Amino acid sequence: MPVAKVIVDVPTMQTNRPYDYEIPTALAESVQPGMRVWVPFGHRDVAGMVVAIDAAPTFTGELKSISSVLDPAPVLNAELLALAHWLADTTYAFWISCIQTMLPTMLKVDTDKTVTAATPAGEAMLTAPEVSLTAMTDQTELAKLLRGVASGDLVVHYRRHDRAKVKTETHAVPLLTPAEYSKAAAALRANATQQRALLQTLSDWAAAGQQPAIAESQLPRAPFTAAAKRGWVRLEEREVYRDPYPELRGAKLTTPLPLTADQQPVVATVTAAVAARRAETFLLEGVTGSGKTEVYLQIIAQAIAAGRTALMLVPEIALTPQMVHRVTGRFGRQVAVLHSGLSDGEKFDEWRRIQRGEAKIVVGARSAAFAPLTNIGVFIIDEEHETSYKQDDAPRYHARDVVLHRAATFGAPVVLGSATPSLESRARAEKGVYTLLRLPERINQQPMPPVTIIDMRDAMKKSGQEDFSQELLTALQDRVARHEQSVLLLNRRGFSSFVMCRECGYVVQCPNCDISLTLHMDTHTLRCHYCGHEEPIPHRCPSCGSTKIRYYGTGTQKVEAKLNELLPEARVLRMDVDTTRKKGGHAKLLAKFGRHEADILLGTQMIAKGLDFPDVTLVGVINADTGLGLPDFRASERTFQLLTQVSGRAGRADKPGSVIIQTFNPDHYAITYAKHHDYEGFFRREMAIRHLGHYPPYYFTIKLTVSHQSAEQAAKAIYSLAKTLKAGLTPAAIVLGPTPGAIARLKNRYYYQIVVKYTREPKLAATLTQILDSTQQSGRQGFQVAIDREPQSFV
Ligand SMILES: Nc1ncnc2c1ncn2[C@@H]1O[C@H](COP(=O)(O)OP(=O)(O)OP(=O)(O)O)[C@@H](O)[C@H]1O
Ligand SMILES: [Zn+2]
Repeated sequence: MPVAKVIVDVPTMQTNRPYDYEIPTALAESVQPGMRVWVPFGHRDVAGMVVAIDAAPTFTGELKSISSVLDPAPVLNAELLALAHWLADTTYAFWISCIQTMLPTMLKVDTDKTVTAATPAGEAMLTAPEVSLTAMTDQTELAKLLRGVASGDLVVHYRRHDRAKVKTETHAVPLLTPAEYSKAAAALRANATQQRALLQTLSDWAAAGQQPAIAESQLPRAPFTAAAKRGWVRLEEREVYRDPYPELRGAKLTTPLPLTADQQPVVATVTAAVAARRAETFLLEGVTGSGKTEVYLQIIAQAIAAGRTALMLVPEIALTPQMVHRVTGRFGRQVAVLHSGLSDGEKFDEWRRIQRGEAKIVVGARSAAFAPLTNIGVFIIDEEHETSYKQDDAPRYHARDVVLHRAATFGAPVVLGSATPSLESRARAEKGVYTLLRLPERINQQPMPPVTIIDMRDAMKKSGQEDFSQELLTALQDRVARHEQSVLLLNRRGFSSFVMCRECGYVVQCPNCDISLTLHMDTHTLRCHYCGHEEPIPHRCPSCGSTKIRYYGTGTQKVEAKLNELLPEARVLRMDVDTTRKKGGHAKLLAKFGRHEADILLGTQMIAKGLDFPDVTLVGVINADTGLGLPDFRASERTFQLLTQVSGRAGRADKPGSVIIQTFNPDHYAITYAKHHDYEGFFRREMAIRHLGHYPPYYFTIKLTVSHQSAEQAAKAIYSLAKTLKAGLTPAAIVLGPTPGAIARLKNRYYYQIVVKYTREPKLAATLTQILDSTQQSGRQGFQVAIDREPQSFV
């Protein structure tokens, strides 16, 4: 008798082992791998996912049977199911969390878990008689509750939680002929104007053979309901898709541009690999403004023409609306867009358009790497060096790895594009693992914009200003006078605005985390960016009582105010987290800038990439080096990338551009190579440094973190973990730590970590899997263990 292998969703029982379930005869025909089911587990029913149907059970005891099937058809096909399994193995994550990551929120395999107190001891932990674990965001509270569950003080109740909501519209199906409608109208009373109008509308629809949504009729719903009762019309609920970009509908599609002599061979090489179904990885190193986007679009067009589909990833799509517009502008409704800026309903609908084969091109951020496209002909990752492609939470995957794995499955090439490739990718191209393609020149035949470096140590003395050198001010003034535009970057990396007492040096700290609070001038509050704690700005130092408490740091608001004072004639648009919090906020600000309603676009990192405005002739960087001081071996690489990307916004069309970079480290190589737009030079220099320090890409890295509410428990656990780990490593591996996390306490949990640097460790994977299995137990005692392959930061 065939059995279903089911991965269950139980928070206290995270395991990678599927459970065997009997398939009831009534469901024998309908159960397939990739369907969500509802199964008995312990004394309750929980949600789960069927991952396989086997001929016989491996479990020898008495089998329970599936209670119900949630999906009429699989929500994950065979390729995606296999991908989830691979993801769990390679990121040391739980299978169920991989499956959940791959599904849109509305389809998450979801058991709503509520806990209630069973004993007076347990009651004290609950503020309400019943608490939903699914809705709990406070990890500390959650851990507390789970401990209560483990000790038997609390009881968990599981209920099914369905979120999938299909949006429908009521359509009218005319049931009579136009002649019959006229007859019915003639029989109406003289004052029945609304009914007459309705009959006329129905008659028109019948004549045209239409069954439109009643919302389109301009008539209220009531007469339709009445007409349905009289048999004049049948009302039908039909599914509609929520469209995240209604403003793009109906616009004329753009046509491909004739390719330049540099672009042409790039497109030809990649499309040859598409045609040959060769899973080759290309690294497209193209300077800013070299026309990479047009190359992507034409490669996609050829893949579609060959009857295949295309998957394109972009970083933080909400920040790059121009890219979405360029792809949908070329391919229209064939494109589905997936990113965190969409509502759950919009994401669900875009996902279903992909799954049903109605959308053949997907553009999206990191998690779109799992888009349910079939027959994929080409994968593209734009700005491949961006850190947002790596997920911080479990499963800690890198979208590039997911794409390379899927590309091998489909026999499809991958294009990794960037003006500043990650060292990892560029090194792979060096070794011949990736094929290097280049676009060395800008489209407009313009030289790269000249970059002037301003030494702020001198400039500050001269101008008395900490934010603006005289050179930058003059250049800005000059652009305003010429009706040209400027982009001004305030580098926020490694930099925060905080409140410090000038008397005693006290910096206001978060009560829950070991970190200083960040100043928010718009709300006049201090906020913790980790736990969300918020408090008013103090007037007196909480430590010594002095009133000499001052704001430190350069916020965008402060720079904006300074700019208004120094250049009153300039219209400034500020783009930062505060001005873009609302949905579509980025797109609105950028559109405004595009319409020339401002002279200066002032912003944080979010203005550095992807912007293509022809009238921008000046780029200014207020503080180039705030990120250089970070204890992070990638600090130079990130600074170089940022400066190169932002410099690339100047002079992209026919007007020549220029760049002014203010810095306190004018001789730092990240800055001097950026001045000369010399990626290759930077690459060689940085590789030498990484080689000396035993860093990636010469070494692989892995980070293990343990946290617990008690510092002592966490420390104990990390030492025992270190022991297990070292037993599985060769002497060649470099083990750093255990050390406390860079922020030792976060949300009232204490963090300890170990970093391993290695080149070849045959037993590492098995050791980590063993550690992962044992964390299932420790999870119930309030421990959390995280395994992060190739972490974005070591601290
Ligand atoms: N073959 C072409 N003929 C004419 N114009 C082109 C061509 N290809 C691209 N362009 C134009 O050149 C400009 C720069 O191209 P694009 O934005 O694609 O560069 P990019 O390499 O993606 O830049 P970045 O990395 O800086 O974002 C765009 O305005 C684009 O429309
Ligand atoms: Zn905090």
